[in-house]
Amino acid sequence: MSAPHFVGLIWAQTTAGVIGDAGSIPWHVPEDMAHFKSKTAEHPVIMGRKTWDSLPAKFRPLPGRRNIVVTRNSSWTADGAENAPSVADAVALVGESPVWIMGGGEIYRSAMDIATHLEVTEVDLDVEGDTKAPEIPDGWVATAGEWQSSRVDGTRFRWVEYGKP
Ligand SMILES: Nc1nc(N)c2c(n1)CN(C(=O)COc1ccccc1N1CCC(C(=O)O)CC1)C2
Repeated sequence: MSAPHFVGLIWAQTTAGVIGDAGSIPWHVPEDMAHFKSKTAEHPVIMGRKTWDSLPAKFRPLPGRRNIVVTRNSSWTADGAENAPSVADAVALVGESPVWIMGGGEIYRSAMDIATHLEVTEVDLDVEGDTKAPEIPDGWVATAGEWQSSRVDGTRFRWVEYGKP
């Protein structure tokens, strides 16, 4: 199997870089969930065990996608999910491209070196959180979309895509 040449990290963050608090996402922007779903649809998703646990049970596994959960607990199992001991092992399980890495914080940091694409939703909110987006190293080039307003409560958000030239 060839290694996937498109390894995308996908996350939503506040402008200050908060991605989560106490195991969940402290906002509700349905347009972002739709964005996440459309970007990842039909492709394998890799996530950490805490992110798996953070998904409401009715959404586990994420439908229509191969779900690979990174956990050091080799006896961990869940219906509809495969497990791997590291991000590298999870990516090695996947021969195709793209593969989407969907968190959480620790997983993003360990995947940054092999990522080829960052798909970031910036939500214009100033909320506290215990989990932060990974630092984006030098060399990545951002392309920011226009600010949009959520139909739910007007919260502003935008897509920011990062590539490596
Ligand atoms: N930009 C970006 N990156 C990320 N990594 C993520 C997002 N946004 C949004 N996320 C979540 O809210 C995590 O998921 C959920 C959490 C609570 C309720 C439903 C969900 N699900 C949303 C996706 C649905 C699907 O895709 O089928 C299944 C239900 C992860």
